[in-house]
Amino acid sequence: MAVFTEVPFEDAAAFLRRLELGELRAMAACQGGIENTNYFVDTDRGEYVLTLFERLTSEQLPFYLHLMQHLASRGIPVPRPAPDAEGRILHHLEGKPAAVVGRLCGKSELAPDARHCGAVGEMLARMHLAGRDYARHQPNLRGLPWWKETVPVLLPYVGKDQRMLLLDELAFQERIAASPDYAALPRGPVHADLFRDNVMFEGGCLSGFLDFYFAGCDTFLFDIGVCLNDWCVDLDSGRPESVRGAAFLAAYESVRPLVPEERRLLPALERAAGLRFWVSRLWDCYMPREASALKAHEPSHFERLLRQRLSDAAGAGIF
Ligand SMILES: Nc1ncnc2c1ncn2[C@@H]1O[C@H](COP(=O)(O)OP(=O)(O)O)[C@@H](O)[C@H]1O
Ligand SMILES: N[C@@H](CCOP(=O)(O)O)C(=O)O
Repeated sequence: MAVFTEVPFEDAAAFLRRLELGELRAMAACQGGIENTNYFVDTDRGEYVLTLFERLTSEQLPFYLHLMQHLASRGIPVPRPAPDAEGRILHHLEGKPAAVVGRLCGKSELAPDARHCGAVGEMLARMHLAGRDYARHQPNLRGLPWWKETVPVLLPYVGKDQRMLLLDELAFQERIAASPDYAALPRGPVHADLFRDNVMFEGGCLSGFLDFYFAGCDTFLFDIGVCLNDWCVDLDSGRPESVRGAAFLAAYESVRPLVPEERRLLPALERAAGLRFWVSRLWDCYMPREASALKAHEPSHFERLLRQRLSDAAGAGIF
């Protein structure tokens, strides 16, 4: 679990009362998560998640919270933020920006099969379509500009082979981002972190997407790359699992078929998604923050995955 900011029971109780969510009965730190302070809070009115935002600012947060509200109102199963009497959904607690959202039922599926991957693909496409008329705009804050800023900070900490891979891949992604195919990619609000631990299943059915705090406006193909890299690979080797990958893509395309530019750039955007999480994991590893109990994610997994994607591309004669 990650608790960066301890919230006393009485403070949480008063806060929930102010939001008219009832009397606090129980409160427990959420397991998992590395970005924010999260507590499960149960009241006599329902079950909620209280989040204190540790990195994101009050200027950035309305984009995520209103996106969740927008998607929930269009039938996408995402946590709905609780408003105060004036309708505000961004609050403050213990000096930090805070929100309370509904608790989704179910649990994450950490060993997914093709059916789980199909369910995620289909719902991801529905979410992309539902987000198209979302009026707010914020870039993916973990996109190319962040990689360009962060890679040089990491170079002194890593070995020679890793330095070369980081720099080569960054240069490759800059060329891709400047290409006409990239300019033609469909885009809109994307989740950008839809890993196995951010999707809930109940009774074998998908019950929700959570953790929208890396969302941003980007190409839909980047979101697809993030999912393929996590849901449809063998986590030990980083090797793609073709049955799961095909199930994910077929289900996605049953809702929103890919355009030709997306088909051409899929391998490049899988690499982009691999680079993004390799960089952020290295960054978390070498520039850690205080937390009462923090489980850092393993960076070498994404180095392995990226090398695997490169050797697949070389074998297939692409890029
Ligand atoms: N709305 C929610 N409903 C149910 N479980 C949740 C909800 N929000 C968070 N969780 C649980 O807490 C864990 C950590 O939350 P997460 O948002 O991933 O944290 P972080 O933003 O710090 O990475 C999730 O994996 C999930 O098990
Ligand atoms: N999914 C990312 C890190 C973000 O953590 P999350 O718990 O919010 O998904 C990774 O695996 O590196």
